[in-house]
Amino acid sequence: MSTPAPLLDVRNLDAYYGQSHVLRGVNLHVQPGEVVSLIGRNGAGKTTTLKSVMGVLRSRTGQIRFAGQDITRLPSHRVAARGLAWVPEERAVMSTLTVRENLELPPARPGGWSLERALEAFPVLRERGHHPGSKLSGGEQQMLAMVRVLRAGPRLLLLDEPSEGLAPVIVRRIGDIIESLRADGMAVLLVEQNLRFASRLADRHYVFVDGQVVDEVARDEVGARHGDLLKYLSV
Ligand SMILES: Nc1ncnc2c1ncn2[C@@H]1O[C@H](COP(=O)(O)OP(=O)(O)OP(=O)(O)O)[C@@H](O)[C@H]1O
Repeated sequence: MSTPAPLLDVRNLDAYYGQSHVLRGVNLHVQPGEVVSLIGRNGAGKTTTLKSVMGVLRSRTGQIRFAGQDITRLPSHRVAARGLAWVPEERAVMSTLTVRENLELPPARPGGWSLERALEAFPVLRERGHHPGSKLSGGEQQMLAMVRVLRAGPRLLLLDEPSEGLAPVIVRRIGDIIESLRADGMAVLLVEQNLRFASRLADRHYVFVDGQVVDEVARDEVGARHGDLLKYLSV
């Protein structure tokens, strides 16, 4: 059986902040329905990769293809319209708006989550409906930020450190949500420093060191390569 064409295909990606050359020749791909993680130490270039894919960082060279189309030169709103969604590390919840207003603000697109589906999947958001975004816990903010972008019906979800700063029980809940999205056929590209969380979820891991992908580890190799992975992440 032949491998299906990648949903996301990143080739020879270099990225810059002004004069600073941050990504060097990054190659990676995500298959339809696959969960892939980017792991590595602080500053290794993982967030920059997500920003480059999303078209938020435009100072870059190489090629980014999504569902067979070249999206390298598209501005971020047109990248989003093709079916990519990004939840940044800071979670981008509108702090002065209520949970309900945060959910209603992005209109649901065809194939996206309705308000009802969102509130059914995340009962805590229904309970907190009238609370301002600023009063939510970190886990509630992460759930709200994820649901906001799911309203647009993305085919690929880019998540930047979704487990960061959350209690273990909430981290497990976020993991369950990602698994249910995968079961629905969504692909996920995940930046993580929490190896236990990433290895529970991801089908493959790309290891970043100094702006380059230096290793790729499949789910069934994680056990045997655990020591290497810890070394890549240790400071
Ligand atoms: N806005 C910016 N301007 C200049 N340099 C930046 C900017 N954002 C990130 N960098 C630098 O780019 C490099 C890669 O950063 P990036 O945020 O992609 O790393 P990361 O692997 O996601 O780590 P982290 O977990 O710390 O976010 C780092 O050296 C960082 O200092």
